[in-house]
Amino acid sequence: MTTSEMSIELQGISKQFKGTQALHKIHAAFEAGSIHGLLGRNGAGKTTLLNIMAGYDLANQGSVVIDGTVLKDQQRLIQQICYVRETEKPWEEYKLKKLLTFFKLNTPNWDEEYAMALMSRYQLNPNKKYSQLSRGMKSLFGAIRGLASRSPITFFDEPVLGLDAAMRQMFYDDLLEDYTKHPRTILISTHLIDESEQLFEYITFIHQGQIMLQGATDAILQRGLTLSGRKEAVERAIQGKQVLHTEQLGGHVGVLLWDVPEEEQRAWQQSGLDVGSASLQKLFVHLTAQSQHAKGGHQ
Ligand SMILES: Nc1ncnc2c1ncn2[C@@H]1O[C@H](COP(=O)(O)OP(=O)(O)OP(=O)(O)O)[C@@H](O)[C@H]1O
Repeated sequence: MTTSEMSIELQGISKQFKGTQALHKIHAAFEAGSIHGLLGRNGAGKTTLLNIMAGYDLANQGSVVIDGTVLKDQQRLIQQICYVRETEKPWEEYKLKKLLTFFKLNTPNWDEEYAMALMSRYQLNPNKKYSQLSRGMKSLFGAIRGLASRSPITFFDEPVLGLDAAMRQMFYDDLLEDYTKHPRTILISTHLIDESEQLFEYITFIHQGQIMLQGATDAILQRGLTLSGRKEAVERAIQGKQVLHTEQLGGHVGVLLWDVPEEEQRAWQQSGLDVGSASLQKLFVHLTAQSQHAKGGHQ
């Protein structure tokens, strides 16, 4: 591990707002030098968690531990974190060039040349005020700050809001290229699960203020599968299995399953049933829906 990579551990983080338990005893670990996805539905607690992890807000209980040191009040550690939020109210009245100068003066690893290259690549006018930017332009400006900061820890909260498909892809490409050259710990919260599946080495699903699932993306994808075929045969096969979702079309049925041993999957294939892989998006949607019905979790 290099000094530009830092691990993060969450030890029993809880946060209450008046009448709302936003986070409930969150335990999670984010490996150093990896890109992590933080996925959750609206109101799941992603922004609240990122605010606490970045030192912008305090938890009511629990600790954020960075490379073995509790974050609280540790200015030295907080400076290692770049937190890119959806929008920044305090920036509204400043021109982008002024903000870039501010970042340069206050960010230890700031790469000025790279920041300027991204400004022209994303066609942002440095003489414009932040308040004059469109939703998508604000996201791009945030992306520039997050990338050019080269901070050992970088959090992006919904970094592609308002970006069209081509611009989103440009951001993902730039992020991957820069991360490959300058490995660091990156955590991204997003709703766009399927298209960022390629980006994340690890995924954390947060649901109703709790961690529902955390692990390597490949390992999570391997736990889900689809099975389809004639109704009677599928129904016989899935007895006792964890079924996340069922779709019926005439005499055929397609199901989404979780945690089926490989030998059973092979036996199903040999008997003529169709076994396929499940997308992260589908798994996410149906795991959260199921967890809503039967609170418990899938860790
Ligand atoms: N300042 C606050 N005061 C009161 N409740 C809050 C505050 N901030 C967040 N909450 C509540 O905490 C819960 C989690 O909100 P949070 O913004 O963290 O979710 P999120 O996963 O980021 O949602 P989204 O994807 O919609 O942005 C929600 O119920 C929200 O209403």
